[in-house]
Amino acid sequence: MSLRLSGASLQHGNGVHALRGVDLSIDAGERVAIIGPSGAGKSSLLGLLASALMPSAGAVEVLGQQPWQLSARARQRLRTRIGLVHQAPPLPPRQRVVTAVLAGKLGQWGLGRSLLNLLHPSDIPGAREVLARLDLTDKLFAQCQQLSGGQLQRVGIARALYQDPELLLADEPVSAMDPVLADHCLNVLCRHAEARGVTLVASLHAVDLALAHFPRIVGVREGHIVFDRPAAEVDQALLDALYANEQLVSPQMPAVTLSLQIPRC
Ligand SMILES: Nc1ncnc2c1ncn2[C@@H]1O[C@H](COP(=O)(O)OP(=O)(O)OP(=O)(O)O)[C@@H](O)[C@H]1O
Repeated sequence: MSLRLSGASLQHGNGVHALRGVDLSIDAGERVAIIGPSGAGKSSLLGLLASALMPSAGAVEVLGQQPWQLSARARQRLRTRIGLVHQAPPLPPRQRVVTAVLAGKLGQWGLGRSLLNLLHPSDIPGAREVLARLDLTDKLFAQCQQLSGGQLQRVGIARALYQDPELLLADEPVSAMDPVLADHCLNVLCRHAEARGVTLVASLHAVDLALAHFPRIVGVREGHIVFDRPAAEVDQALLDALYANEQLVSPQMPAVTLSLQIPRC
């Protein structure tokens, strides 16, 4: 078992209950998409799986360990085995793309090599190879602040691929990309996960991409898992119920009153 949540709840600092009693098991090597409306709790769920957020109730097991039973140091070691892909990668604006990609291995390198890498990128061919998979080699020496949102997302993916983790967690990894690029990048992530037996969990707003790339779909709404099905079994009725929004009222067509002027003869 790669990941397990048992009755996991999460209450944020402001008192908001983002997740309520979630049960979820994901085997090693599975590829799972998390879908659901805005504010449903998808990022919070990924935060629990990443051992970044502590559950307010229930248990979390990640890569065979219970992160919140570990010492801070051991938990940090566990995190180095997890690759995170952010919707907006938190990269220093002036950092070069090559350095940002190679930083994926900082958790695995010693302090000396890490510091040296900041001054002289130690594995330029390695960074070029992962960027080539995402059609971004021309930006190898560009500064992160010179990139578009979609290009930055590709740097974030390249960094996670270079890290070569046992578990990949991606929060809206292709939201800033055009449809063709988004499809390509998800394909790269999924092929990487498949080839290496890596567990991949991604949250996605684009339901078509989720269904096309992921064998298992988890629907989240108001902090609960409302369905957990093979992609082939996710139908329109399930999606309509998942995304139903009672707060948004469709604009009513104005009633047309016809006044006929019939000439008198
Ligand atoms: N750091 C935080 N502090 C306080 N409340 C938060 C925090 N992060 C999220 N929330 C709240 O928790 C709930 C779930 O948020 P979350 O970001 O997990 O949803 P989401 O499904 O990822 O949404 P989206 O699709 O819009 O990114 C929301 O009500 C949100 O306002």
